[in-house]
Order: sequence, then C-alpha cells, then structure tokens
Amino acid sequence: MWKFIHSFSKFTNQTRYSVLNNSCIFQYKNFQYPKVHLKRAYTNLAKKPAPKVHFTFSTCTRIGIAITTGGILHVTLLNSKALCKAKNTRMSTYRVSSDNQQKFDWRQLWHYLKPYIWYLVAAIAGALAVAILNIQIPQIMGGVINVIARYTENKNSETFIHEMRAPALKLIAMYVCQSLCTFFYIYMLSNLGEKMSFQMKTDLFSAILKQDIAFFDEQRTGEIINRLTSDIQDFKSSFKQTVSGGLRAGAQIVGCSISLVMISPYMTFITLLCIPTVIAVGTVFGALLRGISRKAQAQLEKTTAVADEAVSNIRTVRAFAMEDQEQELFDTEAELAMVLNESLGFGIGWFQAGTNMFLNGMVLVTLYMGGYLLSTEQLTPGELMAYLMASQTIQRSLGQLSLLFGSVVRGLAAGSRVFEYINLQPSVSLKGGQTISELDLKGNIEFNNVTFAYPSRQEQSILKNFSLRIPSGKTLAIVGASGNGKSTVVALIERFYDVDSGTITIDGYDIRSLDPSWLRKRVLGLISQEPILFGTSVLENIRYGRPSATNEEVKEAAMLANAHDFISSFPQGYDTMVGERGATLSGGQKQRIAIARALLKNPTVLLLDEATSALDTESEKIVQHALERAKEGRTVIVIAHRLSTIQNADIIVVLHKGVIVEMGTHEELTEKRGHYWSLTYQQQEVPAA
Ligand SMILES: Nc1ncnc2c1ncn2[C@@H]1O[C@H](COP(=O)(O)OP(=O)(O)OP(=O)(O)O)[C@@H](O)[C@H]1O
Repeated sequence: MWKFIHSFSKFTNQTRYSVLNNSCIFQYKNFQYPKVHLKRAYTNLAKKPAPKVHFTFSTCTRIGIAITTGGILHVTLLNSKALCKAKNTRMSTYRVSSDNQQKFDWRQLWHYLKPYIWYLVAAIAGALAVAILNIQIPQIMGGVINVIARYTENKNSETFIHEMRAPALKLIAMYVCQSLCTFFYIYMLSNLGEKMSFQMKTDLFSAILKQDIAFFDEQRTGEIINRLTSDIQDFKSSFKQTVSGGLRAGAQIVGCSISLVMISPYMTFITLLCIPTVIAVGTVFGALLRGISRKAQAQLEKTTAVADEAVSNIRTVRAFAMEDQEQELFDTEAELAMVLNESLGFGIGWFQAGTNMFLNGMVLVTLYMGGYLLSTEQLTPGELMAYLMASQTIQRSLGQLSLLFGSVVRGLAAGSRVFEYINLQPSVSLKGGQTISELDLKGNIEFNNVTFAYPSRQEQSILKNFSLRIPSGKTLAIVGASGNGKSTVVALIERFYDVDSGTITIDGYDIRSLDPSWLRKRVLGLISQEPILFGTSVLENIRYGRPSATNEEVKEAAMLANAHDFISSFPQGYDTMVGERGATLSGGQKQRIAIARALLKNPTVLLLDEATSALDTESEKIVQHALERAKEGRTVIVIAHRLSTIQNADIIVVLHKGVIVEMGTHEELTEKRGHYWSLTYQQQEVPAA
C-alpha cells in the first residue's frame, strides 16, 4: 500500500483516474494500477492541519487531490473547480485502504490508560512484590532440601523438626504474602480493564451515533454492532489477560532469573544463550498470526452482519421462503470465519508446541549440567533443587507468555478496529451553529441552485441546479415517478447530507450555518412511509418527540394525531408495549403514533415523505384526517403518489430526473395536460370507470 502511494507522489501530472461504483482506477501513462476500493472517510479536511498532498488530478467535470494522513491515502473529489477554491468547502473524501492494513495506535491506548494509570502502577507494584518473593522462595526451598539431605544420612527426628521449623515458617509466610499480592494486582488490573473498556465503549457508541447518514448507507448494521460488542470484549479480555498474565509471568521470570544467577552464574549463562532464538521465532510467528487474526475478525463481522440482516428482516425472509438461502449465506460466511480461526489455532498450536519442546529440552540440559556440577562438588543438592525450581517457574511463565500470545494478537486487531471507528469524523456535525430566534422563525424554505449526488454514488447527480421556494405556512407537494429525487429533497432539508453546490435556506439562513440538532429538534418534523417505533411503551414512543413533555401533552398530541381512541382501547392504554419496531401494531396505528411523536415537537416545518402510501384506503382516510389537522399553521412538504393527498396542496411541483418540470396548483397543472396530468390521469380514471 505504501509503495502504491509513493509511486503516485512522483507521477503527479500524468496520473489519470476514474471512479465508478466506489472503485477507483488510477492510470499512469499506459500502466493501469489495480482497481482500488474507495471507502468514504468521514473527515472534515477543512478543520485539520493541511495534510501532505501527493497529487492532484482533473477531468472535465471533476478535480481532486490525493493526500495521506496516518498512512492512509485519501482521494478527495470535488464537483467543480469553483468549489475547490471556496474556503472550507465540504469535500467528498474517500479513503483508500485495505481492511487488513489498519495499525494499532499505541498513543490512543495511552489516551485511555492515562486517567487510570494509578491502577496500573499499583498492579505493577503488586507484581513486583510477587517477583521479589519469588526470588527468595527457591533459595529457602533449597535450604529446606539441604536440611533434608543432611538428615537422610544422620537420622535424628528431634533436631530435624527443630532445624526445619525456621525455614518452613518463613516459606509459609512467603506463600501467604505472595497470594495477597497476587490478589491485589489482579484486582487492580481487572478494575483498570473494565474502566478503560467502558470509556472506549461509550466513545465508540458516541462516534457511531454522530456519523453521517452516508456512513450508515455503506456500513452494515451487524458490522457496526460487532465492533461495539465482540471487538470491545476481545480487546478488554485480551488487555486484562495480557497485562495480568504478562506481569505475573514477567515478574516471575525476572525474580527467578535473579535467583538463577545467584545460585549458579555459569548454568544461567548457558541457559541465556538460547533466548535470542526464541525471540526471533516469536517475532516471525507473531506477524503471521496477527494477519490471520485480523482476517478472521473481519470475517466474523461479515457473518454477524448476515445474521443481523436475516433476523431483523425475518418477515421478509419468511414471506419469500428464503430461509434456506439465508442459511446458506450464513453458513458460507461462518465457514470462512471458521477456516480462518482454524488456521489461527493451527499457528498458535504450533507456536505453543514449539515453545514446550524448547522448554522441556532446557530441563534436560539443566539436569545434565547440574548433575555434573554436583559430582564435582561445585553445587549442593539444595542448590540444584532450588535451581530446578526457579527454572521450572521460568518455564511455566514462558509457557503462559506463549499462551498469551494469541490473546495479544486478537486484542491488537480488535483494538485497532475499535479505534478506527472512534476516529471517524462526520462531515455534518451533530451540534454547533446558530439558531433562529422564535420571533424570526417562520418556516420559509428555499433551495437555490442545488446540485447533489449521494456520497456513495458520486457519479450520479440526483438534483441538478434545483431551485424552489416554499413560503411559510404553505403546503407544497412534490410528485414524480419513483427514483426522481423526491425523498432526497427531504433528506437535504433534514441535513442528512450536505449539498454539493448551491444553498438551502430557512428564513434566509443557510442550513449549514444552523445548529443541526436544534434544526431537527425544534424546526423540522419528519414523518416517513415506514414509521419506526422503539420497543417500549406507546407513551415513551410518543414522548420521543420531546422527552420533557408531560403525560398530558403526550395525550394531546395523540388526540391531534387521531391516535388517542385506539390507544385507550388497549387494556394497558398508553403503557402498552409496542414490540420490536412496533411489531404488535397495525400500519395505520404505527403511523398515527409517529404523527403524534412528530407533533409533540410542535415543528415549524412538517415533512411528510409518503406518510400514507403504505396504508389501505380506510386507514389512509383516518391518518390523512390527522395530517390535515397537523398541517395547520406550519410549512408542509408532502411527498405522495396519491391524488387525494396532493390535490389540496398550495403548490405542486413535478420532479423529473432531479429537475422541476412543472409547478402550479392542481387545477393549473391538470389543465396543462403535461407531466402532472399523466401522473394523476390513471388515478382519476379509476373512480370514473
Ligand atoms: N442513500 C442513498 N445512496 C445512494 N443513492 C441513493 C440513496 N438514496 C437514494 N438514492 C438514489 O437516489 C435517487 C433518488 O432517490 P429518491 O429516494 O430521492 O427518489 P424518490 O423520487 O423519492 O423515489 P420513490 O418515489 O420511489 O421514493 C434514486 O436513483 C436512488 O437510487
């Protein structure tokens, strides 16, 4: 990847590129570089210190720059040359990176560790105490062995007990202290791990919540949830295991190594000669296994995404009898994850087996050397025993370290994936900006020469030089065939996306200068075709519109939305649980609750995106009646297909391929016999027939 970036940095002027469906093909002279997958990076480049620009490019419609930050190539496309010159222009930024290249950011780990550093310090102190005790234990044990060795020749049990008492009591005291210190440092580490992962989890969730809608267009829910759950869990358990096991093993290795030197420097020197080999093998294996682990986790993410989609869309799956296909898809993804995990296990298994072989060989060498030194009286039996004990402890600790190895690999991969999301910056921030005073807020909306393409499909402009004025208090209906950009108009007013060029204003204020959170909370009320309710009570669902609303205000909103009667007919009234996404309610009931929820905000502008099109004629009448009441005193934008919903609008706009082709009242447009007439003709004919 790095090479790829640098090769471009040299070929600045002769590089050509084309972007299609999220892929980018770069060409230098006659050589075409491999297709690169473009991933949107949610970075507001204007806010950051200028990154290094590697090359710029231009075609007749687009210009762009390629920059690198943090080892990642960002390809930035701008829609027009004029835009590029404008200060603080929002850029459509793509990040070119391979999923497996994400590196673990140690500075970010430090950021999470710093507030709780004292827990780590306490844990290290506890572990060091264990190590100091460990230095002494083999030697005291050696003393005990020497006493035993003496009394195997001179059998006098009374003096034996007397001589044994002191070292035995010392040993017991050491063991008790060692246990207490072990408890202490493990407890400290556990607290540290929990606190850090809690902070990471909340940061990650907050980072996800503030991402642009474009982010959710591209990422699958299962993948996002996987980072919040299993990646954080993997990181936490790996961190706790690694630090606690690593500290214990490390402390024991250090402590016992000192013991070894004190007992026999000669034997210790021979043993140490083997260590570099272990480190070299460990490094090579480490890099290999880390790669496999990252792949395995990415695959697991995909598997979860498939399961998530199937379960959350279970009604569609059932209706199309697609259970077998979903199962097959899941099995394929799960099998791939299994194969990768098996490879990982295979690698870790070999690594541990090799480590064990090595360590067992070391015991034999020790016995051989120790026996020789004993025979030449350079070592006492107690010293040999103490040496063996200390080297066995080191062996166990090295074994534990090799076991930890797999966990470190998993933890680093999981951590880097968590950090990746935490670091994403949305281009439309959630909060910040000005608000309009209640007196000035009227609800006049204006689109001025707006051009827009969805970030995930930059090549397809949905709105082209789109201009429209919606006076305050009026109802505007947008009609047009499917896919012509009607919902896009609403999405842009909600600022789910920012326009590529032109402006959208509310009472003369560019919506990009307004606080998005205030705009959505106070000014806009959106009711869409498929109302999504939360799995709580009816009351809580309506109150979602304004959490500070009293029960009385909730009821008033429900009455206005024609929902009070059916809610009251439920045995538990407003406390009725609606089930996941409102599964226990009918479409019309859900829609009326959604209307009540939107009305509770008392929005100045009401956006109705096919609010009644999913309902049957009977429910539509009831919901329509509720909407007519809701429209009073507000600016309303209605997107609808049904003539009954649109004909009373003050202005009707016909949209065709992102351009306004007709505008007027129902009567004017019907008389014209143009696009509007053709769109509504069929509906008029049916009752006549
Ligand atoms: N999130 C998205 N990412 C990329 N393209 C999108 C996205 N949403 C919509 N589009 C595309 O934008 C175009 C306009 O879509 P839009 O939803 O605005 O149409 P519409 O007129 O409201 O259609 P309908 O009447 O069927 O709801 C379509 O071609 C659609 O495929």
